This record gives sequence, structure tokens and C-alpha cells, in this order.
Amino acid sequence: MADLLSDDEIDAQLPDGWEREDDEIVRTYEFDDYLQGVSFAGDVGEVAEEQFHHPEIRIRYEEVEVRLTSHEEGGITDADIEMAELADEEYGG
Ligand SMILES: C[C@H](O)[C@H](O)[C@H]1CNC2=NC(N)=NC(=O)C2=N1
Repeated sequence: MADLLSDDEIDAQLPDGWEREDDEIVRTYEFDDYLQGVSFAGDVGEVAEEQFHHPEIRIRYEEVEVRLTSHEEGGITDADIEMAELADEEYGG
């Protein structure tokens, strides 16, 4: 089980574009059309499977919201930060 990050650690490690909402971190990615968002969601899902750390993914028209928390630990851990960085790589990739 990973350790919960402190408020200061979260603030320091939160990647650009991400926000903290209580025990979750969240980013909304924007796309030129709906199917680009669908494809991105699939890409993030594959990385999540590899990491075995799964975000909540909400697909909306021309945007996708990715929400992360560590359910077993009941808060935000390094696994969430790492998965956020990997999702950003899929977006920029
Ligand atoms: C049994 C438990 O669901 C698994 O160990 C994994 C699966 N994916 C997971 N994903 C996330 N976000 N948090 C978890 O605690 C988690 N646990």
C-alpha cells in the first residue's frame, strides 16, 4: 500500500493543468471532436491497466475529464501523480 501524500507534497507534485478536489486530482482535456476524446480515453485506459491504477474517465463532447484517487488508501498517493503524468503523455503524444 502506498503512503498518502501530505497537502504540501500534493501541491508540490501536482502536474500542470491538474487540480486537487478533496481526495482526488482532476484534469479536463480538450479535443477538436468527440471521437478524438473517445480515442484518448481508450489510450488512458490501456495505460491504467498497465499501471493497475484506474482513473474515473468521463467522455463529453470535445472534452474528457480524468479523475484520480487511490481508493484502497483513501486519498492521493504517488500512484495518482504518476498516472496523471502518464495521461498527460498520452495527450501530448
Ligand atoms: C483490488 C483493487 O481494486 C486493486 O488493487 C486496484 C485496482 N485499481 C485501482 N485504482 C485506483 N485508482 N485505486 C485503487 O486503489 C486501485 N486498486
